[in-house]
Amino acid sequence: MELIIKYFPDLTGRQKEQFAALYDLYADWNAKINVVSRKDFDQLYLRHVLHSLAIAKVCTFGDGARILDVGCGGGFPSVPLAILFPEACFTAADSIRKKITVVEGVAAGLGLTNLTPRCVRVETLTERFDYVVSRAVTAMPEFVGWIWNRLEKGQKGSLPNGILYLKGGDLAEELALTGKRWHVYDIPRFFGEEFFETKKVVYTPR
Ligand SMILES: C[S@@+](CC[C@H](N)C(=O)[O-])C[C@H]1O[C@@H](n2cnc3c(N)ncnc32)[C@H](O)[C@@H]1O
Repeated sequence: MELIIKYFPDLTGRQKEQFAALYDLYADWNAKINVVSRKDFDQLYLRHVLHSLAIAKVCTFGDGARILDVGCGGGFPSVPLAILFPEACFTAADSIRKKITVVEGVAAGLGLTNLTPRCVRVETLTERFDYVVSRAVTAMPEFVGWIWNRLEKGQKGSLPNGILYLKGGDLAEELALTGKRWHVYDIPRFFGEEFFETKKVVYTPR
């Protein structure tokens, strides 16, 4: 929790309470339905919450911006981002019902009214979004194919509408196969080397 305050010193009292409440909520839900690996659960704030919030160091989301989290699993990156941007509207989509049950439980426990969990395969969505965020779902060419036509052109945040994806490792070749131009941001720039050494946020505008 101190890590979140260190890198996001302007949190409101409510946001601090919500971030603090995350740990027990995930601990309770994870005991019933395993969505966060038990071996790194004690690193929840570092590996999941702060990692998700790297997206906020690249792009801030404006009031009313519609953001889709593709393959949210237990709610990463959308749950931490929805706490940080209470005026933006998040849809957390996953095709596995039990994962969405956890996101529903955590969102209700936090009083997170700007996040809508949906059990759906994202390829079947028909509405449009201003941004897509995601982590660890599939290879980039396939990912872009799933959601490119769901993105609205325009600008509803500090960067033009587009995709923000959390990636690890060497990705130049994989990104080139998408046929899009990507901006790559090293996460250690924001949070130092610890754990994040090879991790990046990749962004392409619509
Ligand atoms: C490795 S998990 C990552 C979960 C979360 N993003 C995280 O980083 O903790 C990948 C998730 O993507 C979901 N997923 C894969 N393909 C999907 C699709 N076509 N539509 C919706 N969800 C999908 C899976 O059910 C799984 O929960």
